[in-house]
Amino acid sequence: MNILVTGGAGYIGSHVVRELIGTKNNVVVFDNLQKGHRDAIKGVTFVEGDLNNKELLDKTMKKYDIDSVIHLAADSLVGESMENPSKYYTNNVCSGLNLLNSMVENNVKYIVFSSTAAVYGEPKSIPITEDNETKPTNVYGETKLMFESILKRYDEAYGIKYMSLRYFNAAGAHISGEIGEDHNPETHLIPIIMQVALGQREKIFIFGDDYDTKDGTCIRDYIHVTDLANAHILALEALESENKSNIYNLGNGEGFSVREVIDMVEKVTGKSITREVSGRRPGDPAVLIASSEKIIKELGWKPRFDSLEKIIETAWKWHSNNPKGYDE
Ligand SMILES: NC(=O)c1ccc[n+]([C@@H]2O[C@H](COP(=O)([O-])OP(=O)(O)OC[C@H]3O[C@@H](n4cnc5c(N)ncnc54)[C@H](O)[C@@H]3O)[C@@H](O)[C@H]2O)c1
Ligand SMILES: O=c1ccn([C@@H]2O[C@H](COP(=O)(O)OP(=O)(O)O[C@H]3O[C@H](CO)[C@@H](O)[C@H](O)[C@H]3O)[C@@H](O)[C@H]2O)c(=O)[nH]1
Repeated sequence: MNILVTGGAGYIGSHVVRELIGTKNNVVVFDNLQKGHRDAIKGVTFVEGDLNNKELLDKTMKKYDIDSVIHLAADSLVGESMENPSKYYTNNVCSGLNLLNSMVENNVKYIVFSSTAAVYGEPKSIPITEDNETKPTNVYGETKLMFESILKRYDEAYGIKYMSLRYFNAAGAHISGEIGEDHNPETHLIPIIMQVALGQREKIFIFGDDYDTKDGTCIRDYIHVTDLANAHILALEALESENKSNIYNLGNGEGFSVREVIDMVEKVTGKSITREVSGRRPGDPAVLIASSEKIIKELGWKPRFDSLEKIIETAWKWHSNNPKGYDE
């Protein structure tokens, strides 16, 4: 199979590409490098381009005779989406539509889509199953839910089969320490705490300690990026063998508060982490914990990094070996 990976030079995408390289598939990465890194996908066929460039998308589909797409390219920051919704509707919905239209026109039948726990909003019950109500509390989650609706209609009308993977919080780095998370500016919790551990930041701000949780800080379900990547391969295989669309959650099924994550980084790194409570970040739900039973049962997905400690150990290996990230 010839697989196009949009956003393949980004954090999760580069880990997906790493896992795909070990399969019999040919991989082509399509990325505009707004956040991605060429060094994260060394030796991989690469097209530098933006999803808003339909002509280039069409050309790429034809040139590489693409059979399936893994679509990770998006803007994905909860806070930013509340301040600049236009950026999110434009990139995550309009530019994404170019990709789907190019698939239709070039007879590409399968897509694995990076959706998110943010489609649920404040969940009605925990752990969250796929049939939980979807009522996003932020623009980012709303754009992902809109794209899921579009996928459903494109399946009905054009026969494009999709797997929508609703990731919870991706974390950690490849076990080799060769690729990892590198965003500039960094906004994600674990890499920011790592920057404090490395002496690059003075302290971590805790966004709110007045939530209705055990210690007042937000609770999230952290899933290792390689476990996440492997789920894409299972999803692709299922699409090809069963020709049926589906939606799956991906998390570890355990929630950790912001304070617990900071404490775990202290334990793993042996460094003391200065923290200060600041105000809530708009759009943040209090608790997000996944039930991943459906993908475990139906696709045989098995997470290897099933504890926060193991996940943070891999993150520390990457950040301590690459304190400046890819340093491009
Ligand atoms: N990180 C998480 O915890 C998390 C959780 C749930 C869902 N997701 C989703 O997973 C996907 C990947 O997330 P990530 O954390 O790796 O983000 P990332 O920013 O590291 O990767 C996204 C990649 O897409 C590229 N890109 C963005 N817009 C593009 C465009 N218009 N054309 C071409 N390339 C473009 C960027 O350059 C980047 O390389 C996103 O769709 C995100 O919404 C992430
Ligand atoms: O400096 C910081 C950064 C974050 N947080 C908190 O830490 C938690 C995790 O935040 P972050 O790492 O920014 O991730 P989320 O906002 O939970 O979003 C991630 O996880 C979502 C799925 O749950 C994905 O959809 C998003 O793309 C991805 O960025 C949240 O409660 C934040 O409020 C802080 O307290 N201080």
